[in-house]
Amino acid sequence: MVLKRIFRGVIMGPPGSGKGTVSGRITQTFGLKHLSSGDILRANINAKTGKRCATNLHIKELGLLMKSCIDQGQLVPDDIISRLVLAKLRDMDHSSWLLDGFPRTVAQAENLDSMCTLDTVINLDVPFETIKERLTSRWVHLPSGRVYNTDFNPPKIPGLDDVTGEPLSQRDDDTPVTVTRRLKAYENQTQPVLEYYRSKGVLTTFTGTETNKIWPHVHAFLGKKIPHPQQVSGQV
Ligand SMILES: Nc1nc2c(ncn2[C@@H]2O[C@H](COP(=O)(O)OP(=O)(O)O)[C@@H](O)[C@H]2O)c(=O)[nH]1
Ligand SMILES: Nc1ncnc2c1ncn2[C@@H]1O[C@H](COP(=O)(O)OP(=O)(O)O)[C@@H](O)[C@H]1O
Repeated sequence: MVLKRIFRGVIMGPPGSGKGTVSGRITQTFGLKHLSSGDILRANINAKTGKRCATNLHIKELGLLMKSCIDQGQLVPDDIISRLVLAKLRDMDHSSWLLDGFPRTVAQAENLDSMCTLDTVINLDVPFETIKERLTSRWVHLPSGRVYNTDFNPPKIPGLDDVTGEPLSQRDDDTPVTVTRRLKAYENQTQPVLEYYRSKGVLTTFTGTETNKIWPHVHAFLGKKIPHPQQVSGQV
């Protein structure tokens, strides 16, 4: 029997740097599970249940709090996002995974450290000017998190998801004003996380303006870290 090796990775980068796009390619190529903190938050906001959650706030109230942070281009409080993400990771204890969008603060990175040891942190270093144009032409399929772009990777049928045929939408926070705020939050709160991981020796940075040029380097890098996709446990 082949002993499966568990792989733990994080992908970082400013909003719009291509984390979701590259994550899709990584998970398809290497068979890892993908967990996006933004997708988790949006799913929670859409959950219209009346249950009470761990923070003792009504889920609807919590949803409104998270939505207001996101719409203002601010980060959701560390304790809320950490509870949500770490709970999901606990359910994936026996799987290899790639975490996208978390951690975004040093406090979150410390919370993540308390539950696992990371194999690698991939940092997508894409200039802010490049990003601004991309986000205003981003279209998403909310239930799956699939991402499109009117220029870069348009859907086969305009306005519809390739897999389900369901309508695509634009995110409320992908407006020029909110994108500027998100980039500021990235500079102030998330860039220190890069230093945190650099000092631990797990950070690798990929610089560029086009995902198709960055991807072969990420692919080659992970190919060395994860020698054979079948040896990685991506399924529960
Ligand atoms: N023009 C262009 N758009 C891209 C490129 N890579 C990704 N995108 C698009 O840019 C937007 C942001 O990418 P996404 O993967 O969602 O970034 P994230 O916010 O870091 O997860 C999406 O609409 C992507 O389809 C690229 O190389 N060129
Ligand atoms: N780890 C996190 N900590 C705090 N807020 C988060 C985190 N992840 C996502 N968010 C919130 O969700 C928003 C959208 O995140 P995400 O979908 O990852 O988009 P992007 O990378 O394109 O900014 C963020 O601007 C922030 O408000």
